[in-house]
Amino acid sequence: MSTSEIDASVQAELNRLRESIDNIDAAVVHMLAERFKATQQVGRLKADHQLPPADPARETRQITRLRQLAQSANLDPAFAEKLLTFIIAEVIRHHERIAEEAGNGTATTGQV
Ligand SMILES: C=C(O[C@@H]1C=C(C(=O)O)C=C[C@H]1O)C(=O)O
Repeated sequence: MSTSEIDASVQAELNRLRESIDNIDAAVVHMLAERFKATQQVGRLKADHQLPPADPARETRQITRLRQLAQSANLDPAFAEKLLTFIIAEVIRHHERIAEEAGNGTATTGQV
């Protein structure tokens, strides 16, 4: 079935839902941009004070918290964990680059 064959009321409902999806996607982008602004500042703070780019203990706490939030929001906790882990991995890459640019090739984690 091509788009032109879709019943007008179905098409209207599809458009309405897609507008909502587009708004949510825009909000996600803006929220992520704000999060990365904050994490970039953390990266600079860490580089200035020779702190390691990653903090596994903090990540464990965040994952536990996010999984609980996901559960109460009827979102798959495994999906929430995967998403947060993906974002944090990117943040750590940024922190490693900031540390390198600051001239301190610190260890990746806080573990000794
Ligand atoms: C932002 C930080 O650096 C890293 C990135 C994190 C994040 O993106 O939430 C959490 C812990 C750290 O591994 C931090 O230490 O708070």
